[in-house]
Amino acid sequence: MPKLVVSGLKAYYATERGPVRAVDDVNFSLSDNESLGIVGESACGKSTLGAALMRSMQPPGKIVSGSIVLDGTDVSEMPASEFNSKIRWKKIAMVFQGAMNALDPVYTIESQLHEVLREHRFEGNMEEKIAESLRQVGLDLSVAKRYPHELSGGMKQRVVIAMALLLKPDLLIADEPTTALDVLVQAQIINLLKKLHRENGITVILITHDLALVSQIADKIGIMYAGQLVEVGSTSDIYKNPRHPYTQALIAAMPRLKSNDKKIHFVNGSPPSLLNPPHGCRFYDRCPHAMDACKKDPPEFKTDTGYVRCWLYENNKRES
Ligand SMILES: Nc1ncnc2c1ncn2[C@@H]1O[C@H](COP(=O)(O)OP(=O)(O)OP(=O)(O)O)[C@@H](O)[C@H]1O
Repeated sequence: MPKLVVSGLKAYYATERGPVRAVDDVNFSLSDNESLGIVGESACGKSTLGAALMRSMQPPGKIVSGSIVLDGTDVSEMPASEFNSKIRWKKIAMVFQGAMNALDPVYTIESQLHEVLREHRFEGNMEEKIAESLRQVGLDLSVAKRYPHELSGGMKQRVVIAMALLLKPDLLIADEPTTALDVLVQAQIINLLKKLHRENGITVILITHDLALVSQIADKIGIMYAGQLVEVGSTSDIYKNPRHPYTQALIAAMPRLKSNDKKIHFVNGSPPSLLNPPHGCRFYDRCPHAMDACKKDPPEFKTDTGYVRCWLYENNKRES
């Protein structure tokens, strides 16, 4: 049984000018031992997708339709009280974007971790639990007695990861966990996520705009564009054989240290507004292969390891 199956997920923000379709028909599945990277440009809906999976969208945002099946149960339909007591933090946890800057400056790390445990009516030994979580993220126990301003960025990021792991979730969503950290510390945080995935068996969903970063940890990649996953596949398949013209452009835009091709490739233009996205393929205006068929919404066509949402692959079988 897959760990997570997301089908037809739509999550919109109601605004005076109409709904902002930030997540608009997203489909993917993950098995127990897989990690997934969600990659895309700013404002394509990555954080909204993460928050929707955690059912943590703030008004005016909400899940409009679709299902989120975790270990065989549709948690999108579950009453909020049941989701809070059984799923949130206990099965799915999230390190929100910028969470390390939201640590409370007036409390020690220990008391902030305590607070999380108290809030969730943790019944075991709190000191032991806190020590275990700090160890799990590679922090010295002395960190418990310190205040956030006494810690480096990398240490703060480890603290918020420890916080997310306190109640032993088996799915961890990390939203841009390395932004604002220097390159060396970024690598350490990615290694930590890799260790949590490989050694502790935690399913990791990493949300980032950085395709190069994701390749270091993810077994599977979902390329997000204007509220939709336009291509999903194994990391090696996406790198070796990117099919969607947007994926191809993203890969071409990655700096290549060893290549003789020193030209920088850009994806020209900008994504459509999510307020009133155009009918048909959302990449139409920027696509070098745009053709008449693209004026119709492309379905998901099967590939070796996933799917691609592009009419160029019309001869592939459709995802059912
Ligand atoms: N509270 C809100 N009300 C209205 N629109 C919103 C709200 N929050 C986000 N949006 C819109 O939803 C879309 C998706 O935003 P989201 O933050 O999910 O994108 P993202 O890919 O995570 O971007 P970034 O990488 O910059 O964080 C954007 O168009 C954004 O303006």
